[in-house]
Amino acid sequence: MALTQLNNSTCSKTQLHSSSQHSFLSRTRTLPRHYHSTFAPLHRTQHATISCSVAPNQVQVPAAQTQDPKGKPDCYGVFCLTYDLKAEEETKSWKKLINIAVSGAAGMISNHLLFKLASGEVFGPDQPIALKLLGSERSIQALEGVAMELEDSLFPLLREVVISIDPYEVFQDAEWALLIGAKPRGPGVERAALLDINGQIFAEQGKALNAVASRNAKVIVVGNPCNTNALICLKNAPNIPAKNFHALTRLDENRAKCQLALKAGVFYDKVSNMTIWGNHSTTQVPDFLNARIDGLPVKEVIKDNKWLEEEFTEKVQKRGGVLIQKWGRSSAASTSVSIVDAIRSLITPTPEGDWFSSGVYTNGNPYGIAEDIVFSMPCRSKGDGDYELVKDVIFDDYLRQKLAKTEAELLAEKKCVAHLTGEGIAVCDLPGDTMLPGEM
Ligand SMILES: NC(=O)C1=CN([C@@H]2O[C@H](COP(=O)(O)OP(=O)(O)OC[C@H]3O[C@@H](n4cnc5c(N)ncnc54)[C@H](OP(=O)(O)O)[C@@H]3O)[C@@H](O)[C@H]2O)C=CC1
Ligand SMILES: O=C([O-])CC(=O)C(=O)O
Repeated sequence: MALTQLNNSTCSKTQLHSSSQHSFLSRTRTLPRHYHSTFAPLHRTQHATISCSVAPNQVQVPAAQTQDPKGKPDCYGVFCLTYDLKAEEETKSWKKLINIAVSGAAGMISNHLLFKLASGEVFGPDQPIALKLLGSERSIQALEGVAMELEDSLFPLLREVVISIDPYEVFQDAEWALLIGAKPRGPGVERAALLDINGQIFAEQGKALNAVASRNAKVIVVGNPCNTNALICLKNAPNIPAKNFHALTRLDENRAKCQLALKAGVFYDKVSNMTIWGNHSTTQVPDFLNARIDGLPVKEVIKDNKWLEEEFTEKVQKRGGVLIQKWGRSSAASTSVSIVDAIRSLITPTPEGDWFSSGVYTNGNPYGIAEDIVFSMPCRSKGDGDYELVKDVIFDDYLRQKLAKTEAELLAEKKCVAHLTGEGIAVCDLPGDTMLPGEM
């Protein structure tokens, strides 16, 4: 990119301070403008915001930053500059900028994901983006580090970066919200307690999305337990269609495809129609009855029912836990790849005859699954961000019985969070043998 300096600045701020280590860095610390939750899972006596924006065809000098009369901070570091791109002709064909909000932005998954988003590999080479990153007082320093790395990556399509600990600020006009931040389950933490702690985060974020996000925002919940967190989030965001909320089960789909390909001795692009049914937990059901290998039903290629019902199923259900044992932390790179896959599946037409899995709200589903939960099911998209459920799937007794188990688990989780979904008093009696993929 060709930089030419201008004398005036359009990067407006409230109470800007230069960082000693980072001259472009600007920061505000004020009382939060919005605080709606009664649960207060994070300490928010203040919020910190660091943000930046880039407008084409201008350059400005960082030292010339001025105060914003409205007090709305809107840029971080180099993203406060405006500049000419060498490829000015190309930028004329760029689409309108979209706002992408990411929570848990200083975490492991985000550390992979943000760079994929900014590179253009997710939304395309003609789609400029703004990244709005949500952290906490715990992570604000790390988040500055993330923003600095984004600066140093020189991504032309990355037009704005905002970092903040205020969800109302981060979700403002968000067209996509990728909700990754959640407390990991540590030793001695009851699953019911985790549902409550993380549920409070998602109730608060649902309220914030409801208040300020785009009315057609697409929300992908990654933080565990992601199905029930997604349910809590959508219940707290009645202004956004419930259909727009997803719980990430794409990683499970990818894991299942990999295992089938390995067993059949084919490359994994030969595996299609892979449904993960139900919860992102060890009760999830990787559906080998409807999946295909090279266009054929899996059972015609892998004639080993015992392997399919036992080894394959358990391997997919517990893959996350095995990885944690090896790595000492949960899947981050492959999770970020699967988030990219999940987004791309919604913004590109699904190949003829195929489908993808996503945890979505059960509202008039054709499979007889209980309504009013978030359940992973087979979806197809026209590429407009929306999806429809696939009708032509078959069931046998084995599949029905497995579906009933994961459904029962989600119904029990739902009862545990009734106080967060506006449905009364929580009663938590979870089946003892069900776990997150990372728990074994
Ligand atoms: N659905 C799926 O397929 C998968 C889901 N996951 C889940 O994704 C989530 C994020 O994973 P990953 O990025 O590896 O995790 P990290 O621990 O690296 O990051 C998680 C982030 O969550 C935030 N967080 C929010 N609330 C709390 C809290 N109370 N205590 C501690 N941290 C908190 C922290 O950021 P901050 O301080 O800024 O809030 C932290 O940076 C986890 O819930 C994990 O279980 C992981 C793999 C697959
Ligand atoms: O439990 C975790 O954090 C890890 C997880 O979801 C997975 O690997 O599928």
